[in-house]
Amino acid sequence: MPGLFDPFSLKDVTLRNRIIASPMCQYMAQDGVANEWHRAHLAGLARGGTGLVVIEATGVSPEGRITPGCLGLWNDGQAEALAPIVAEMRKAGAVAGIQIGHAGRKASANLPWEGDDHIPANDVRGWETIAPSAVAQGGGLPRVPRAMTTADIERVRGDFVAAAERARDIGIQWLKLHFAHGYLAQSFLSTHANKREDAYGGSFENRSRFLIETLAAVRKVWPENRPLSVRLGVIEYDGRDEETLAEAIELVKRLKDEGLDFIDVSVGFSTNEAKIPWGPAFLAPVAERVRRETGLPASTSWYISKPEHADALVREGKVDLVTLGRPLLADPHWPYAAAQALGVENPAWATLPAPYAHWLARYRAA
Ligand SMILES: CC(=O)[C@H]1CCCN(Cc2ccccc2)C1
Repeated sequence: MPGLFDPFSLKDVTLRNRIIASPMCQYMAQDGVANEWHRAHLAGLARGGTGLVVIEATGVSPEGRITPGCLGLWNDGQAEALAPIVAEMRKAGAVAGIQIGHAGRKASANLPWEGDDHIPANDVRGWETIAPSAVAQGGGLPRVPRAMTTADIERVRGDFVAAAERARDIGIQWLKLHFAHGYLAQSFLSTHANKREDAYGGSFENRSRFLIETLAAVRKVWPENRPLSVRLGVIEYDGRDEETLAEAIELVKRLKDEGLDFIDVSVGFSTNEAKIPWGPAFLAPVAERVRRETGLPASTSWYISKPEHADALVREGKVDLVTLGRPLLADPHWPYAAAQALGVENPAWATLPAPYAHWLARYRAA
């Protein structure tokens, strides 16, 4: 079985290793436009040796951002600002990905280090939020969203398609739709958030409709030879896990029928009452089951930081790729340290660009 530093090919894309840099929000954009911060951050991760670097959750529409500092891909100016960053990521040897999404009832929030809560309704920085039903997330996100009309649903589906086309045209190789973490798509699937009585609510088929229709519409414009993935919350830890998992696995199978190439397994976060069993790679057994039962290549994330642990998850066939967040914030060159720890031959040249690798490989202490 392959290990963390074996290549991974899917469609016409090959990753140099099994490490994904999670789409970590930076909250540093103005009007959704990427700037020097995003260039340095993303180029740094790509130069550090990660196989697939996924650009942070990017709003498909202005009201689809989580915060005013989030990236957007709803206009051509935003695409133009990202294009050179994507080129630099690829030049550094990483596969360039992006996660596009709509934050739904979790939108219009302050930056995490400025409250992580809804911007007050009368504050000009915020905006009206929309969701399947007029049901608030609660807690720090008390704002009651406007229930979407079918016109809203069609418009947002179209926004996902337009953002996918822009991503395609600026050379993104791996597209991930954000269907997790209590954001809009997840909230259509979740009975915690979706109380609709029309074709988009009630039965599992109806609650899956927005996700399936959106994926199918994006697949039509996303090149067949580039991977199309989804990050999906397959479990909520709300006491109904078996039921939620069974539905999620059935949904992934139907998304696969519509052209899904890869599943990134995560948590639903649709309710604040969840009891998340935080701990090292706690989601790995769930990801292994989704991978096995759907037959799709898969990744997992959450609390994975040790090279031996990440390598074991791949070698044991639990997942194909491992998604890292905070370890890569702590050290964008984590792949180099992991390659050393795992005894990879020529760890510097296996992960880092020549200006770093030459000196790290050459003048080594005995
Ligand atoms: C966009 C996204 O999925 C990010 C936003 C920032 C927090 N990230 C991780 C996170 C999700 C849910 C609860 C706690 C932490 C997810």
